[in-house]
Amino acid sequence: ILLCRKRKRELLPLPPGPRKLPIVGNLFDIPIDLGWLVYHQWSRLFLTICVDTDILHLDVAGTSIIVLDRYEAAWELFEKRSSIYSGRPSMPMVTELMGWDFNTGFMQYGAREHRRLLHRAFNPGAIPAFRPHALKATHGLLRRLLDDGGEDVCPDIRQWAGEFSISVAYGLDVKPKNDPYIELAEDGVRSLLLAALPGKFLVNTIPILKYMPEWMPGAGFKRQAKEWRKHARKMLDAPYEAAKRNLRNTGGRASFSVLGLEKLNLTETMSHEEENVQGVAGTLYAGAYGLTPHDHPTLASCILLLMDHPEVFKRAQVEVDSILQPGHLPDFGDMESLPYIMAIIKETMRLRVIVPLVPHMAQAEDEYNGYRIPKDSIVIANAWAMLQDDSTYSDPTSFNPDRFMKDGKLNRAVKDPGHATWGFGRRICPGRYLALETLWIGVASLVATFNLTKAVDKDGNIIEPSHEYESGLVAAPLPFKCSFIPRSNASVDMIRLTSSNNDQ
Ligand code: HEM
Repeated sequence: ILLCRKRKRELLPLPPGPRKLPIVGNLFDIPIDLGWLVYHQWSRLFLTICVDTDILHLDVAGTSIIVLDRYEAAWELFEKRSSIYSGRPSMPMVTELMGWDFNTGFMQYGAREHRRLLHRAFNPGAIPAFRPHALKATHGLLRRLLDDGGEDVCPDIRQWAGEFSISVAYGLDVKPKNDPYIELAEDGVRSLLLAALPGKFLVNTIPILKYMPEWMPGAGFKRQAKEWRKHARKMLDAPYEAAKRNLRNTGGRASFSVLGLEKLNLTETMSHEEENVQGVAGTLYAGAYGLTPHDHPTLASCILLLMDHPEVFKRAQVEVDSILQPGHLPDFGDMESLPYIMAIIKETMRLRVIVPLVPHMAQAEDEYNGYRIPKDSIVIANAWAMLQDDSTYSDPTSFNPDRFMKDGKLNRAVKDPGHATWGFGRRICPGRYLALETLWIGVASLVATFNLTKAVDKDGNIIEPSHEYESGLVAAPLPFKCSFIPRSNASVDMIRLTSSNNDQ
């Protein structure tokens, strides 16, 4: 009976998709830029031709790719059938050749031990332990903006994100400028993002190429991977060794590594448990998609949107002023009373989703709505399309934080963009509670202390931001200029005071 069922499933048609060439299939159709837009347009096209489907099929030189355009399909496959759809597409260039197999995000669903460690550290009950790290990094950001006016805001945000990740992962401090740990992470993540770019390295599509000897013509990717592997190794070892030293010498500051290592019996050779702690810390350090060469994308996008919508920024200031006592900066205790700030973050994450395409892998043959999903297919949820769906969000292309508000509170009846921004099923982002809190304190503190406008050049002309985004694994805005001017002398004093508070 099982065999008959299997045969029957294998006889089912594949989902519709663009016409395939012999052998290479859709290799030349795969979009390098703005893939989410192209996939969405294809899905709509096929939806008009084959009214009964919301999924697409592509074939890239023998690798089957399924794209899910609507949340219902993602829910059915990634959530309800998560035992099949929790794998990750294999990227031999990244994991095997460059040594990124320590990273939770690239592991097959054997990442269970990593997920357990992550859940223990970052569940809603545990994250208050990391609030001092977020406050310290945010106050550092305010001081930098005070000093440089925010004209080049992107490096400032990068520092904020880097400082926070390193502090959470290892309890280490970083230098205000040219910090070696941040530079290490940048080198590592820059090569990673290039290597993982769909279509960039053929070995990710045709894994057997990984066995090519290095000296062979066309094996330049192997020499490149060997070079990039050194970045990954340094990134993994240098801060971890420093955190371990601190733990031995002084007990170390509360951090993921310290919490993990305290429970272990440390020996000369690294145990499997310790390798897991080091791997997860390395994953956090790489910023779990956050620390990109173009800064922490959600905060950068938020500033860009607020600059274009001064009325939203003003309204946020009115809310903050109505709650905060004079002479006080926002603290986590104010989060409940400042829902509009959270609405701004939710709307930013909806409109400028930073992981627009979320790839999982089908670990068994399956069927969906009468179509066959072959084993080992890369199944991509188009989160961008789900967050732009006008049956869920009216006027979806406009920036309107008010859509999440009702009677001065967050409106729980509106679908939270978190249904797609954090991914799906068993692979859902384990850092989502921490990320949301950290973004909240970042935005609330900026709004409370600064006015934000577009930058002007030396002739007084407004510098319009390009609004261009880099499109890789992460959609991050390209660097832009703006102007942060302190709201008052009292704001300046409060910001300066944070320095001495943090030093205590
Ligand atoms: C605005 C900030 C963030 C966004 C939008 C975001 C989004 C995502 C998304 C879409 C995924 C893939 C989920 C899937 O495959 O279904 C993911 C995975 C992951 N995220 Fe985040 N994330 C953010 C911040 C963080 C932070 C702060 C941490 C760490 C504390 C973190 C840790 C991770 C890890 C470890 C994974 C891999 C999980 C796995 O593969 O099992 N993320 N994140």
